[in-house]
Amino acid sequence: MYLYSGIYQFFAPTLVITDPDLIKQIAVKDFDHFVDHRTFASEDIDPLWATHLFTLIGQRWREMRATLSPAFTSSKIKYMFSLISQSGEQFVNHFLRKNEDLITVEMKDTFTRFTNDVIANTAFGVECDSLEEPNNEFYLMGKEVTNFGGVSIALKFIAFVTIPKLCKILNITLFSQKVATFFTRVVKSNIESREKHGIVRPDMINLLMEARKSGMTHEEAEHDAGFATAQESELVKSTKTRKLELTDQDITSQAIGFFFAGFESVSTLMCFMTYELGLNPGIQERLIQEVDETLEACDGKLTYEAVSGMKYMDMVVSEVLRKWPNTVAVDRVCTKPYTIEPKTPNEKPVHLEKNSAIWLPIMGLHRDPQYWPEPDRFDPERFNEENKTKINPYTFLPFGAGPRNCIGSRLALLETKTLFFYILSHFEIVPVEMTQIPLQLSRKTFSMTAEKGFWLGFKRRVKV
Ligand code: HEM
Repeated sequence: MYLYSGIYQFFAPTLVITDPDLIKQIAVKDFDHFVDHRTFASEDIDPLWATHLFTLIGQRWREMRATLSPAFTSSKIKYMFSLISQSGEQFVNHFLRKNEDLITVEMKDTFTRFTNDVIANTAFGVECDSLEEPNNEFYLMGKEVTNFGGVSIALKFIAFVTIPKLCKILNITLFSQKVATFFTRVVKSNIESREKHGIVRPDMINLLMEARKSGMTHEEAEHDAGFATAQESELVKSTKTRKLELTDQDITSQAIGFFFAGFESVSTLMCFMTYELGLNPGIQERLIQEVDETLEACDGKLTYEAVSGMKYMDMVVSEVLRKWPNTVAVDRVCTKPYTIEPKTPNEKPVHLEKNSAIWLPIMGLHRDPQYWPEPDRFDPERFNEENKTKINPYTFLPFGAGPRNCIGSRLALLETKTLFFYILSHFEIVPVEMTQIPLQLSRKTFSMTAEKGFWLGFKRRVKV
């Protein structure tokens, strides 16, 4: 029997699918019927929001995804490693300069500054140090783009869904005019100065400019073995004849989209990772040992290959993403009528009309004891070589599923592993007086975060 249930999102009936086989059917096998996310705002209401990859629909999404995918393969992410590593060193140096043995830190604010600097550097070609210059313009604008903590974004999402026509009449956009103008100006001047001076930098603007010049073709993508899924590779091949013209606005919109998708999510992952390491000293000790061995093996200078080869680090990050998937659920919209055929004679078929909404409940699956025994226990061994092979991939979906999965997953993992490598080379993470134990999730914010903040300590390691 298939497992699913129904809920209402305001007036929209929504099918919540909890069955891994059915998730695979919808997200992968019959993806053609479920290509889109629910749209919140059309292009005429908010062009910058409506034209980035997450919100594009149908054929335009296919073409944009095929155009952008080559920029996110392993070989291209490797290209950005030097920029990420530079931000990681900058982060740790900030705390090393403090000359204190134990530094109490609110991790959410701190990691948000780090992810800001990485996205500014890798997506916009702008170098900033938001720990040393807390009020730099880029950070303030980024906060405004992703101000999930405030009610205004949540209210705007609700308004877009329930009263789209009124939003258009009142000219309500998700991104304020100030934010739109700022990012448009940054990208435009960046492109102009690179074209004028022939500047090449290992970042996303460069990759998008290459995609536009067709310097990077879809044929090149075919030869790159690093696709997240075979379906994604197929999608790129099937779209390769339709080359997309990227305008400056497209590039700006994608860059803002990466900011929006990557700034908050990665810092959230880092916060939960700090919390779990602080509360599980045995696991942290083993990770520190791997960090020290890796540092020695690469003669004190971290490389992309070294960080990617850290097996225990990978197990720890995977377990954080399982226990605390920051995207609690993802949606799909039925784009062509579809029937879920019964698995057994006692079941009835389910007919889905065009535009029916579907939810894939990631958090529910990740905490389901039938797939993850003792789901509230933090145990990276679930992802060791032996156990990993037994995991049903449709019960572990931190980055979604199928061709519409997260395009930035490799970048997110690389950022996290690199930063924790640098932190643990110098510090141990410890609970402090203000650490909330057990952690309670906030009910006030749109994104998943701790009720009382993520207060933990960086304790300087005594090296023998
Ligand atoms: C820990 C960090 C991250 C998590 C947990 C995460 C999670 C997700 C999830 C669950 C989705 C929806 C997938 C689906 O519908 O099946 C998604 C989509 C997306 N993510 Fe991420 N993400 C992260 C980091 C990033 C970063 C760093 C970037 C960009 C640089 C990024 C860019 C995107 C984009 C553009 C999409 C839309 C893809 C499409 O519709 O084709 N994400 N992400």
